[in-house]
Amino acid sequence: MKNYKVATLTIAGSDCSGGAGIQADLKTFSAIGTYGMSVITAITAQNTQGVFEVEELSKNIIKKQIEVVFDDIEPSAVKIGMVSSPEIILEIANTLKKYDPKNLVVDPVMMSKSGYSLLRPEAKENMIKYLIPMAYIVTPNVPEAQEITGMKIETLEDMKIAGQKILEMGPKHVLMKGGHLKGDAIDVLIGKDIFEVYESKRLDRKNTHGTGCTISSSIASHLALGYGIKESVALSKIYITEAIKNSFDIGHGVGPVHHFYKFDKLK
Ligand SMILES: Nc1ncnc2c1ncn2[C@@H]1O[C@H](COP(=O)(O)OP(=O)(O)O)[C@@H](O)[C@H]1O
Ligand SMILES: Cc1ncc(COP(=O)(O)O)c(N)n1
Repeated sequence: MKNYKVATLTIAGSDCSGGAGIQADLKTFSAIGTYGMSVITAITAQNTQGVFEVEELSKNIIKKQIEVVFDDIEPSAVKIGMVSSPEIILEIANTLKKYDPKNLVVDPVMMSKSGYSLLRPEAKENMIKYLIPMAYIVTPNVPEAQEITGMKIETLEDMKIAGQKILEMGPKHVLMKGGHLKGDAIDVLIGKDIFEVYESKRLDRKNTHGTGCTISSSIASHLALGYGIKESVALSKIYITEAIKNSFDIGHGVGPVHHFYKFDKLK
């Protein structure tokens, strides 16, 4: 059900190697079939091997980008990724509030796969105070959920408890992603009267650069296209699984997932 007239917006950092951040988000929006727009919060110098440098953009240019997008093209879903500093988070929250954005997906990005911190430690508080409560859905991985809740997460049961704790912080839904735990790749969706488990076999692939960015952008695209929350997550779980299965063995480190694998199949 592609509809390139349905607009989606990502507010995130740039990854010059194209596997994560803004670049992954725009590829995903296009692959799922929505019209993608981007507000850049920071520029990272990174590749498959690591993050080497980060420059945050000013609060003013971030605010202005959001305003000119919303004043002209109202997005049907907004995804937030890397937001790095307390000031940037506050500016984004205050600016978005004016527009009451539909289908806000907050991916609380904290660390790159290579172990580089993309969120300053002092910014965690504002993420919890301002961004998480505004979200239609929050999509933490296990280390992020541990940081947000302060609890250790080792089992599926822990994921459920942590998910419930995050739900109590105010978002409408929480998708706890279990890719960092041992065993199969199990994600849990929690909401008021919603409890769904999405399970897939763990794929033995090293190239998982951008998985978090990709699944959250896929959820945003599906919500924008009018799918319900359970279906949006179910379809996105299939999408990310196939994107990992068909990931690219390029670069010398953790390579990117294949956002357009579906198009290969059409050839
Ligand atoms: N090796 C894997 N095989 C299959 N699915 C995976 C694998 N690693 C991660 N996933 C899935 O990819 C998505 C993102 O996972 P996760 O690694 O938990 O988050 P992040 O990319 O934010 O660190 C989730 O749906 C997770 O279940
Ligand atoms: C700019 C930017 N944003 C986010 C990530 C996280 O990527 P991943 O999806 O691999 O956790 C990243 N590496 N770079």
